[in-house]
Amino acid sequence: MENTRKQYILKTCVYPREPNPLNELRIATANHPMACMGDAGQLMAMLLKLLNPKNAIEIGVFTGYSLLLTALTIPDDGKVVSICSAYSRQTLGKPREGREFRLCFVDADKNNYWNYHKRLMKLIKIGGLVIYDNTLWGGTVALPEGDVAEAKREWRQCAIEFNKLVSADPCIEMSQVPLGDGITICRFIC
Ligand SMILES: C[S@@+](CC[C@H](N)C(=O)[O-])C[C@H]1O[C@@H](n2cnc3c(N)ncnc32)[C@H](O)[C@@H]1O
Repeated sequence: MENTRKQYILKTCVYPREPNPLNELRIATANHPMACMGDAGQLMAMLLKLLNPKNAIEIGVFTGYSLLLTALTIPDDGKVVSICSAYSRQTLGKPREGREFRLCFVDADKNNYWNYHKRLMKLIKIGGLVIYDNTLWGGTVALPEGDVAEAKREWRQCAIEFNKLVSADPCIEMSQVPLGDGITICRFIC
């Protein structure tokens, strides 16, 4: 039922409105298990339009779908800093000139989401958003561990711990949305 509903949304409202470059990229990478956002991407594009950020960050690039979506959506003179793999901790750990970004999309190593969150607190402007992908981890966060395939347990546990910590963070407003693999939208208020 859930998958049928998701396919209905994708076919009716998401894919017909997808910009051509994103459509081509999604089709070219469709068979990869880490590929693309679809319905969550459409929501992210709308949030980007509302926020109109001059500076955005993305952690975890892979096919570049979400990066391309961000680049196509922010103002023409906007800038996206993308960070992939081994460089992320060094780059985010370097002192920067304060809270210069209005949006970050995090879709990288799930065991570091809370570390990213703490560092992003120093980089994202008050009122800015951080969107974390995969926070439902295929719905497994809501299942007893025994019902979850061995291969999914470690990052399920990371998602569960991150969800608890972020939910208790008084510096953000948040909404966890069951689109895609679950996205958590955080708005920094302090
Ligand atoms: C799920 S994919 C990202 C998908 C991407 N958002 C897209 O639209 O195609 C996860 C990516 O995170 C990267 N990654 C893994 N560990 C990372 C780290 N420590 N820092 C930054 N990127 C990392 C992986 O190399 C991979 O490219």
